[in-house]
Amino acid sequence: MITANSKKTVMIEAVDLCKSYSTGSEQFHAAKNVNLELYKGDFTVIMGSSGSGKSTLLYLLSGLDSLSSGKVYFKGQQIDGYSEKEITDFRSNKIGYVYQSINLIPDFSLFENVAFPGYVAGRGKNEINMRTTNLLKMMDIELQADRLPSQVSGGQQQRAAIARALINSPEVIFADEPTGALSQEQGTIILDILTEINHKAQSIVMVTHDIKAACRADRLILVKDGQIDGILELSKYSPEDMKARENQIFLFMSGKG
Ligand SMILES: Nc1ncnc2c1ncn2[C@@H]1O[C@H](COP(=O)(O)OP(=O)(O)OP(=O)(O)O)[C@@H](O)[C@H]1O
Repeated sequence: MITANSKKTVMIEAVDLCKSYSTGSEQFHAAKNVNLELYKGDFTVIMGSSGSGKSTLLYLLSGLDSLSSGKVYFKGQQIDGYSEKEITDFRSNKIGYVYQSINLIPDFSLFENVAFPGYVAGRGKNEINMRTTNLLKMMDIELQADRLPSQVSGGQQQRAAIARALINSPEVIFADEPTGALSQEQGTIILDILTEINHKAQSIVMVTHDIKAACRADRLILVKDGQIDGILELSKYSPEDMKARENQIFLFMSGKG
């Protein structure tokens, strides 16, 4: 189950990444000198206890938040120095984001929600319609295409959010607790979708605190007090391995105390 990284292509590199907040007279360090490489095609999972800095790290690696110091490279290009326009282009074309809170536009139908970032990225109407239709089919929500988010289940909303994240064929999907607000059944459907697109070469970086969700990883990064506490390399997920993976992750985390 253990694999080597020697043949993998680095997609994102963090160098001495720091993020601090002023809390009164003190500085709180949510990310402390993080050095990390993320690889193309991986399903990377970031785990750690509440407040350990998982979301902070995700936001810094995806260019959604500013660093206090350090550098982030995306395919060798330093993104923390990007201008406003460059970072907007980067967010719109290179990455897709899926949130625990789903964040669909309430007055837009599922179709319009999925299509919208296509317009922001400057694609043509026909291409956007074709992409949106295909993604809604892939997510098995084409029958709900004309409904508002409030008229479908949480799991269907999250499937629309994944479709929206995929509309501009991003190089990497960042997902922050994407199953956190869903029932176990709906959560499993979302994890199955993420696993399926990862097996088709989509790079994914997902934050979770749930070991079952973490089993989908082929690389698990454990965060503690804003630092990397350990990295576990796994094989690609297959359902038959579930129990063995759960044990392996449990042992890895217990070993970290
Ligand atoms: N704007 C802020 N100001 C001050 N401290 C903050 C701010 N945002 C986050 N923090 C602190 O940084 C630390 C890391 O937060 P972060 O949200 O990254 O943790 P997390 O591991 O994702 O937590 P959870 O699992 O509970 O979502 C926490 O202690 C949090 O309180």
